[in-house]
Amino acid sequence: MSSFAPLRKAASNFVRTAPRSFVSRRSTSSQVTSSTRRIDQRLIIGAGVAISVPTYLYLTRARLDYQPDTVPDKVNSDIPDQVRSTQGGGKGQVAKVSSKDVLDKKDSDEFWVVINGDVYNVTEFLDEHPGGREIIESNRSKDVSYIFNPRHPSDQLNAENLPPSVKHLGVLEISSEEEKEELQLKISKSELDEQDLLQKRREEFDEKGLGQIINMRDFEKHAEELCSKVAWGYYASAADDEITKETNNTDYKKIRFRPRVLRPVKEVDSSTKILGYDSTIPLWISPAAMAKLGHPDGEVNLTKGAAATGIIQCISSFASCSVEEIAAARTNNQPLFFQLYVNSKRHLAKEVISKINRLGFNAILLTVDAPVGGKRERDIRVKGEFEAPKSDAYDKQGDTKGVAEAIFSAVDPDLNWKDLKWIREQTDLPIIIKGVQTVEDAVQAYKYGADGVVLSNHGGRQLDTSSTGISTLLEIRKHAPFLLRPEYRIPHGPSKELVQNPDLLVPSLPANEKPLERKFSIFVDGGIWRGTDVVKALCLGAEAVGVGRGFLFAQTVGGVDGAIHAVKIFESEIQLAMRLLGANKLSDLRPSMVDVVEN
Ligand SMILES: Cc1cc2nc3c(=O)[nH]c(=O)nc-3n(C[C@H](O)[C@H](O)[C@H](O)COP(=O)(O)O)c2cc1C
Repeated sequence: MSSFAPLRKAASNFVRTAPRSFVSRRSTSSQVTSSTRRIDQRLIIGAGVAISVPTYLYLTRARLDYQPDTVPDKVNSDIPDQVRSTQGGGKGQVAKVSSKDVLDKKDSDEFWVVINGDVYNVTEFLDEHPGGREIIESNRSKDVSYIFNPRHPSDQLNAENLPPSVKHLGVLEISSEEEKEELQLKISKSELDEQDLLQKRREEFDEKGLGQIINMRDFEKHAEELCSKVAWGYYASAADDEITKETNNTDYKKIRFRPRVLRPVKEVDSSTKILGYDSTIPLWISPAAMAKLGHPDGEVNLTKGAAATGIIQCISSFASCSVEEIAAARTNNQPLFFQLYVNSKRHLAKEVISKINRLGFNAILLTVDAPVGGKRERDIRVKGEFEAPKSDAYDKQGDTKGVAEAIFSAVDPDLNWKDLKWIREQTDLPIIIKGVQTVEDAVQAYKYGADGVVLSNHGGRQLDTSSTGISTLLEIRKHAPFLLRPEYRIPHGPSKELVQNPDLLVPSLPANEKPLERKFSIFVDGGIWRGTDVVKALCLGAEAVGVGRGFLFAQTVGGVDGAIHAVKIFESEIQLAMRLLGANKLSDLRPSMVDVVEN
């Protein structure tokens, strides 16, 4: 059944007005009621902003189909002062701003833009815009909803989230067809063609639905076909020659199972606790920015998918949905982790952490492998005027930069181990250091009081040819096994004890091994595409693993249903691997069940 099937009927309402590629992609959560025009805008997502491509077509298919419900007879071209100072998207006392006024500003000192039917003066915001001032300058006096919506939380323009430097002037009132057309962004022919193609592929995909996806690589394949080049460039890219990205997965192939046979395996349980929170499988959704580039509902798809399947999602500091939207979408007691980048301006970092505390997040993953952004060439090649989402975690000065540069420009490149103390003072939540790539830094994390580490290289997006999460786990096993839980400190491969007593599945706990003084969790991410990868990491001592791209692709292809389908795939593969290995529960998994093949 198509994941979008229930939405088809609703979507058909938009066929005439929505851009072609996303017509059938109605949000699973949206109501087709009062906010029809806004929903229409939300469908416009994922395509690149190839405005600089020479062959222009005016986009006439309803990018601007959001005229206010009641259009007054008279155009108010004189915007009163009190309206100019109005902040936020609240429409209680709505002022009208004529399209003529917006267009006239093109030749003035002021920079005005239209977003989803509202007019904003962004003159004072230009230098604060995280994606740089250029993108605003080059689209002044235009309706920029098409660029804005896929890259910003949908509550970004609410009064409480609007930066003081952005002035909400009122609701756009279009005076004539000519002015309406003049406000529209020019979209390149190649982009419109891409939208047509995506629409066609979407319809073909929906014919068969999610049933055609039987493993996580199927999601990857279909996501590439169903999302724009810009989205794909951002999601798939990795640093330099993408060697680490590739090795992230191939390193799992060097680990071979040592299955035990003739064990009763009818019953199998893949559930666990991660940092004390229940999870149906030992796997979380790794934090990944910009989920809305792939699907209009973005990270919220994953929140709902995680709730429906009982797994944990970690939210990126650069998520395209706001933490408030995500917190509002969570079910009662649904655990959520937050991934933190620390802003060089500590007062901003402090605000973010206190919001995370206030919203009831359950753990913080402090990402440390990205003091600066890696060189991601696929992304650079296709991005056009791509910009980073607004986030409290950073505020950037300067001109338009690449995605990585824009995103990382406010991450403190001087953050160091001593700063952990400061972060600890801001929160009682567990702090997990994400992006540890050596045994030395794993030891350091323990020494400096972290509650655990994610052995990760950021999906190969940072330092190319750096080691993989799973190989760092092997390093820890060799050089600092005391960091592992005692039962995982034994060597992998055949165990002397089991050879002597083959009736046993699991070796006994070594008598002289003591747990660490305080709990320290080791997680791994990068290149996990199969249940077998998960089981291998657990056999070697990881408590759980993270999956980044897999879930971005799943929500791109199928929204909430895609996320649920992905968890089901992992669950069945993990349980199958456990059964074939002779293990009924995760705590049965041991280093003796795998061996590592050198070369
Ligand atoms: C498109 C994309 C965006 C990402 N954004 C973030 C981020 O904002 N913060 C972070 O700590 N890691 C981020 N990551 C890294 C993931 O959290 C995770 O470490 C990585 O994706 C795991 O590798 P995998 O994609 O092979 O599963 C991102 C990864 C991707 C692919």
